Amino acid sequence: MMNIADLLHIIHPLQTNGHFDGKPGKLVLDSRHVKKDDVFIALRGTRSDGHHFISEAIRRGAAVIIAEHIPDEHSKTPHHDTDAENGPLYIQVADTRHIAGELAQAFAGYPARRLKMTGITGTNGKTTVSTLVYQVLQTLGYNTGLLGTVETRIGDRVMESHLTTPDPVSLAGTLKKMVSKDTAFAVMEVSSHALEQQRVGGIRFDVGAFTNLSRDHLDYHRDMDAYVEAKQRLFLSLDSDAIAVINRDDPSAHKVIEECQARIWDFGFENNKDFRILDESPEGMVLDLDGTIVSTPLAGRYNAYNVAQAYLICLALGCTKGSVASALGEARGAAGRLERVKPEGYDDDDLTPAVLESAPSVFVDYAHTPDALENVLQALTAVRTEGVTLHVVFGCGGDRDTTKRPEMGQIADQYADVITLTSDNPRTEDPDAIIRDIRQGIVRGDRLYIQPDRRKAIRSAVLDADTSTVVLVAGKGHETYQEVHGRRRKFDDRKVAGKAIAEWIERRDSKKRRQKQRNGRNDNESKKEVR
Ligand SMILES: CC(=O)N[C@H]1[C@@H](OP(=O)(O)OP(=O)(O)OC[C@H]2O[C@@H](n3ccc(=O)[nH]c3=O)[C@H](O)[C@@H]2O)O[C@H](CO)[C@@H](O)[C@@H]1O[C@H](C)C(=O)N[C@@H](C)C(=O)N[C@H](CCC(=O)O)C(=O)O
Ligand SMILES: Nc1ncnc2c1ncn2[C@@H]1O[C@H](COP(=O)(O)OP(=O)(O)OP(=O)(O)O)[C@@H](O)[C@H]1O
Ligand SMILES: N[C@H](CCC[C@H](N)C(=O)O)C(=O)O
Ligand SMILES: [Mg+2]
Repeated sequence: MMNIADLLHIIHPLQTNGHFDGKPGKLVLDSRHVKKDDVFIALRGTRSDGHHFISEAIRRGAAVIIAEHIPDEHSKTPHHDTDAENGPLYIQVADTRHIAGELAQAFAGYPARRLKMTGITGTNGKTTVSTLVYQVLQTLGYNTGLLGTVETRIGDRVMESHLTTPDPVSLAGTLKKMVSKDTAFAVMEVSSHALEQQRVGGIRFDVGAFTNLSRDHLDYHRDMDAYVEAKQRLFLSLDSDAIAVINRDDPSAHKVIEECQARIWDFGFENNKDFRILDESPEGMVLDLDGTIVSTPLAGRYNAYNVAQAYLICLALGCTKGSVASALGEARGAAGRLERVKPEGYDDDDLTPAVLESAPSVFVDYAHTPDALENVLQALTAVRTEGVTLHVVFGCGGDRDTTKRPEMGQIADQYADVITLTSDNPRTEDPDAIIRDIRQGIVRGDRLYIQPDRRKAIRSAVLDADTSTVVLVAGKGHETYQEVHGRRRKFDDRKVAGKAIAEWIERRDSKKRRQKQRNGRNDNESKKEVR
């Protein structure tokens, strides 16, 4: 348990005001969650400023306030209604975000020091790589924790995540639970928002990884330079005995590792040097990773990067080449990434190749950036056979980077035979206006459909398909909700598409039955005539 002396030792305050001689409770970032004797830390945010809620925190019983400036009404000492023994104690620091991570770790008993920590950053591929690493480590018998966009895993517990990288206090709490479950490794995604907001402050990563960088989140980061700098922060935080696993084929790689003290393990597939794709098909790829052969069930060139990076991360964590290569052969990666949709009501056992081939192929993927959409469409284009029609159904999220919308339109126009524009999560924006923005990037006039209702858009695309159509439903992947006009409701692309495929099969079968009946009747008629 922390006491005030420990707290002051970590913080190095500019000044303090008031006293609190008791035992501080929890560290809290949101005034609405403060309880008696808690420590409230005021953070400046994007919508509001924690400094405006200091009075509320005190009303709720905060014993210690950590802030960048002490509001006037609190700055003169006597705290009339509270005795001097009983706080609040004001602690002024230069940058509250800077110390929030360190303090959160300290309050939780420094859990990150007791785990081998891996942090993965980059625009695309974080969830895929972290899930692959998690799956390999678990297969090899190591108790592993996972934190990322889709889920948080602690021991046997699996929880849906709210953010890709949680706030420093929640993060420290999760790592503490991992330690209590005898976890050896923690694998986490580190988003650019998290790096900018110092959510991973106070954590010393053993392995840092950079997947790639492309346009996204320019609504939040000032420009691409600021976005790269946010990613760079992870590598600046690494010690000299840490390992940085870097995709050197990405043009931003050199900038990301500028001034990085860690050992650099870089890799790439360009120029077929150390890493090569030996074979690819819709069922997966065979890779040569510097002499080690890895067969992966994941398809698509970009997944060669993800698998190679997961492989190197596991080696950096101390696993052997052969064991990682064999575990990767079984690792299926994250849900909602190039996931083949099963018809509703069918079990895995029912899904014979014959059943799959006699219905349209429908994939759900989380591509919500131009680069991801281009990659996944290229992957599907590369593995399709002659005469196959590629139909993409997608939209763009509202209250997010608007510059990516026409770019995604242009990419769909280039690669897909048929396009249906629909809504992603419009959030508080007008769904039609978002679609108009995407439409700006599309020049074609035909084979373009517009249906803002995502359920209807998916159903029509599937029902219109034939067995030589590949339908890609992009943007929402694993998400189990849709946010329209500020309201969240349950929605799952895989369920909606699965239901539509079952309907497609039912329609085909009932057409066959009718045809059979008609043929039967015709046979009877002709028999009668012959008689
Ligand atoms: C833009 C952004 O990142 N916002 C996140 C951020 O909020 P903020 O710091 O801007 O908070 P704010 O609302 O301005 O409030 C400022 C401070 O006042 C405090 N406050 C506020 C109100 C009150 O009554 N009392 C009070 O004390 C707040 O607790 C906060 O400390 O910190 C909050 C707490 O951790 C997050 O919930 C919130 O995520 C919002 C919901 C969000 O949508 N974030 C997305 C954009 C995000 O972070 N995404 C990335 C992934 C992106 C990707 O790579 O794809 C992620 O890591 O998930
Ligand atoms: N290495 C990669 N390079 C480019 N695109 C990729 C790569 N890996 C995955 N993608 C594409 O990006 C999408 C998102 O992948 P993933 O969820 O692994 O990334 P992420 O970085 O975790 O994304 P987010 O920041 O939204 O959580 C995938 O559905 C796929 O379309
Ligand atoms: N972490 C990303 C996810 C985007 C997913 C997409 N479905 C959307 O809603 O835009 C974000 O919050 O920007
Ligand atoms: Mg992710």
